[in-house]
Amino acid sequence: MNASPLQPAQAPDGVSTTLYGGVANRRVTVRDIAKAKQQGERWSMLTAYDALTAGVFDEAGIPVLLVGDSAGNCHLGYETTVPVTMDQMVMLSAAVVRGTKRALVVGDMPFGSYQESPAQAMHNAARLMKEAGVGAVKLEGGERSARSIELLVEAGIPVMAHIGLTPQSVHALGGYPVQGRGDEAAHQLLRDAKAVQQAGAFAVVLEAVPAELAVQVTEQLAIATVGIGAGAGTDAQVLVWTDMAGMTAGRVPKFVKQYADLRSVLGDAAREFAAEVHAGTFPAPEHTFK
Ligand SMILES: Nc1nc(=O)c2c([nH]1)NC[C@@H]1CN(c3ccc(C(=O)N[C@@H](CCC(=O)O)C(=O)O)cc3)CN21
Ligand SMILES: CC(C)C(=O)C(=O)O
Ligand SMILES: [Mg+2]
Repeated sequence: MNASPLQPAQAPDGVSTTLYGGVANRRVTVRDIAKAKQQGERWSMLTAYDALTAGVFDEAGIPVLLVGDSAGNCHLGYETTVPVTMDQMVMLSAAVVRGTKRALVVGDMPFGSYQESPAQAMHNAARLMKEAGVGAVKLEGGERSARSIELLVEAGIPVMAHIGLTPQSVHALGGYPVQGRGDEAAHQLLRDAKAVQQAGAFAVVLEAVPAELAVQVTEQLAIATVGIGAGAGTDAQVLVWTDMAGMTAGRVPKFVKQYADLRSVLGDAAREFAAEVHAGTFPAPEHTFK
């Protein structure tokens, strides 16, 4: 039997917990996220860039949806996330909010929208809340972003931090190398994690770091860790939806598991449509007005 709309995914053991089944008729909040950490409940996050797919994930019970700036390469056709603008993020985030009823929607702050100053971060985070209706924002950087995180949190804006591999720094990093390897880099990652927690972040993404280090960070923090390429020991996991559903064109990172092959399903549908039009077999009488 298919899950019906608004029937959230159940935990594999069928137990109704904070984020699986426990939040049925309202949006997930950052308080629910905090409770899940206390109770040791693991949770999932997917990216979404439009109302249609966001609605599918909402009905499937994904408790947190990230309008990632990965929209740049996964949705808008750019090479990287660097060219993505605030106006684009506001438009995509508003669509995801409109398409969902239960998920906490997190809006990613794009490159250049917060690095200048805490005041710039505040201005643009407020735009995502006021114009798009997101429940939280995300920005990249540990110690270097702590002052901005603090200002946003003081103003009542829930903040998800993002440390380890920060893709907006792709040109400085010379690609997407794993972060936190070696003693010095591992200590810096721990300092970054503690800095964003101290600044008031409600969760922190750990991207492309050794699994053992991600476990250390997760054990030492009171806030949730959300791993991507960080092993199985984090409190939550996030994947880019086009990667996990087999829609991404070209290479996907090693940490991706492909749960579906939508690219071939959709391509087959398009090819069949084109062939039937060419053959004159579509539309048939049942698709035709008299
Ligand atoms: N489609 C997509 N999926 C993502 O997860 C993603 C994006 N795009 N764009 C923004 C960033 C970039 N990401 C990436 C992309 C590639 C690797 C990658 O292939 N890294 C090397 C590391 C090797 C090493 O240092 O040992 C790898 O081979 O996995 C990692 C993260 C994650 N984010
Ligand atoms: C991969 C996640 C963490 C992200 O920042 C994005 O999709 O933009
Ligand atoms: Mg991002």
